[in-house]
Amino acid sequence: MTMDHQIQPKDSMRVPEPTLRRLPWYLSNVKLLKQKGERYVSSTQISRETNIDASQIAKDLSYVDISGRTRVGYEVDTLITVLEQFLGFTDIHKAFLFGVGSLGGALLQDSGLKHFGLEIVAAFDVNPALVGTSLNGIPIFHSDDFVQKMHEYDVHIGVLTVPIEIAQCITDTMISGGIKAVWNFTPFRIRVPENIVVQNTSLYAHLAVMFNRLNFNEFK
Ligand SMILES: NC(=O)c1ccc[n+]([C@@H]2O[C@H](COP(=O)([O-])OP(=O)(O)OC[C@H]3O[C@@H](n4cnc5c(N)ncnc54)[C@H](O)[C@@H]3O)[C@@H](O)[C@H]2O)c1
Repeated sequence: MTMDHQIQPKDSMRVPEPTLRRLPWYLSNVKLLKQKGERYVSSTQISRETNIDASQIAKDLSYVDISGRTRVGYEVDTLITVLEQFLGFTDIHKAFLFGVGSLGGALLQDSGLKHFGLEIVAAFDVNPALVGTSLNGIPIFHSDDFVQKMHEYDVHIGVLTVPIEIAQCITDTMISGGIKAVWNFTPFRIRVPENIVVQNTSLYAHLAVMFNRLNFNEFK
């Protein structure tokens, strides 16, 4: 079996989003088990670490073309390699970031993104104090230079961390310049053509869940 074959989704199935969200959890936990010296890992073991049902884990892993041995489980090194390739974490996806404020600046300084396959190669802002400088080695250009920079860099992803009022306008600019996927951190529900991928991400949505559960536990 070639490596290329291993990373193909079985039968070209479209992988459900919840599965795609859980697979990185399994990956992190399998890496942890490797650090502890494990050579094989079963769905039951991953289940213990992640608190996710073992049958759900087996089902999720069935989208990834890897087979385990009865009773022994999956070979840890192979599972890590196959999961990383399947999730696209081994390829580097280059991105531009718009809006180097408190959130955008933090993302530019996050070395973790690269481990998950995302490399922000340049950023754009309109603040004269930022334009022409760099952060964590990443150059910051004026937003007006975006189209020109699209010709210089091979980029398909745009990270959106601008004020909410201009979220749509910047999105339109990005798409007309050739961006194919937008990682949207603004709370604005941006509208895009059908062929453009949008991923909305909010730290605050998770906070609300935590507060709600905390209150629930306090009054139990
Ligand atoms: N998803 C989340 O969890 C989360 C967390 C924090 C903030 N946010 C959102 O992210 C966005 C940024 O928040 P922040 O706190 O970093 O704001 P901020 O005010 O610190 O930063 C915004 C930056 O955008 C720049 N900007 C303004 N016009 C621009 C343009 N035309 N082109 C490029 N850059 C431009 C500003 O100069 C500034 O540097 C907001 O929409 C906010 O609601 C989301």
